[in-house]
Amino acid sequence: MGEIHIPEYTAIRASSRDSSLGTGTEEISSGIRGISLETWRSPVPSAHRTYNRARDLPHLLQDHINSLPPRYLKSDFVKAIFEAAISESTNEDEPDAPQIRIYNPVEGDDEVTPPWEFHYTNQMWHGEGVPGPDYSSLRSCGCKGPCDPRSKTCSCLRRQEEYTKEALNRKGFLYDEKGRLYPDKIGFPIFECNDLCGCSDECRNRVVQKGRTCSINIVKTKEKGWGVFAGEKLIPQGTYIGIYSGELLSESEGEERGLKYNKFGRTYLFDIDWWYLQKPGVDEPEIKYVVDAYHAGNFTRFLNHSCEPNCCLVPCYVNDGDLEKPLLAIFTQHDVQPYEEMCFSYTGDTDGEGAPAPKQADAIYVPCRCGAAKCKGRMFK
Ligand SMILES: C[S@@+](CC[C@H](N)C(=O)[O-])C[C@H]1O[C@@H](n2cnc3c(N)ncnc32)[C@H](O)[C@@H]1O
Repeated sequence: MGEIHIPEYTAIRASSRDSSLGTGTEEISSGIRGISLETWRSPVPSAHRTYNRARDLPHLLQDHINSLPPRYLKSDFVKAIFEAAISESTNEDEPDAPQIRIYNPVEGDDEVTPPWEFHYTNQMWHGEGVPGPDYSSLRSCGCKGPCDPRSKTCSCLRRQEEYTKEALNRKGFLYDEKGRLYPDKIGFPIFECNDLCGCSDECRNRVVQKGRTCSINIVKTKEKGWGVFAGEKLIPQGTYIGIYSGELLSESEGEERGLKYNKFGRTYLFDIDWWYLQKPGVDEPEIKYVVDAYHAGNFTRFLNHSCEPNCCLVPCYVNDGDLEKPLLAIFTQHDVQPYEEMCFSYTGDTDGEGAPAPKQADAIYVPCRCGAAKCKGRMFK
């Protein structure tokens, strides 16, 4: 008898029924008369069976474009390919998102696209030693229809309130009825309903997982390289714009890459060191994972630093129960005017006042060109 391949998360059950009677279930012949093997789907959704590994990152398109003669690299044709590659790699995870366009209005600068040095993706790609999503510890609710923000039984709401109720003395989810983050709830981790929950897609606690809905463009700036700008419409305060996607690396790998990136003057590393992940009484933040958007990422890798930012990063959990691996979700923290540049603070200082600058010994500083009235004059990169 040949070997029976058991697919991940598909259980196999032996039964003594005569398979010729038919059971209505999917059956695999065991090769033994009177014994059938029935397969059934585990409650774990198929999206979780596999996850992206950094070592599998696609690179053929970038390699091909980079091998073209320089006149092509500066052509509108290559720009159209860049925009199409963005749409193609993201149309499944942000189906309601307007197309991203690329513009370079800087006089005398003939670069038509950002460098083709990365794979465009809205997903996380796990590096060596970084485990895939942990759904065994994922908590989910059994609500029917959309979750009620005043529910006494919704376990997702209870989970959310473990982090916010005491600090804010206010109950409910972090999103309002339009799916916007309440301004006084910025800085708290978001626990969205997930694929194992009973609630419907219309549940107000599902925002990040539905992807971007607002219009943004990637635009070259005079002094800061490429940046992210709002499209033709105002983007209201609290709007989700995207996750800071890329490779999810161990701290040691992130550290090693940081040393290299510092030498060529641009870095796309982001430490996952949120306050609620720290042990009480420990001064130096403990970092387990780092996100690197250099080789893989989306438009958020072009968000520049501002000392008076209009966007902020918020940790968000959807389909991974591991607290150490939140998604880095980016929201507007003020209304963003049409065609205004969108920025966040690289020091985590969300209001332009409070958060401490990184220690001199740890960071490399460059002159800041954010142009804000309260600009500190230098930024760490
Ligand atoms: C994450 S990248 C942002 C995208 C970048 N502008 C690009 O063209 O790829 C960070 C780099 O952008 C530049 N940058 C970002 N904010 C800046 C600012 N306020 N002033 C000067 N340079 C800035 C620095 O070179 C920094 O290392």
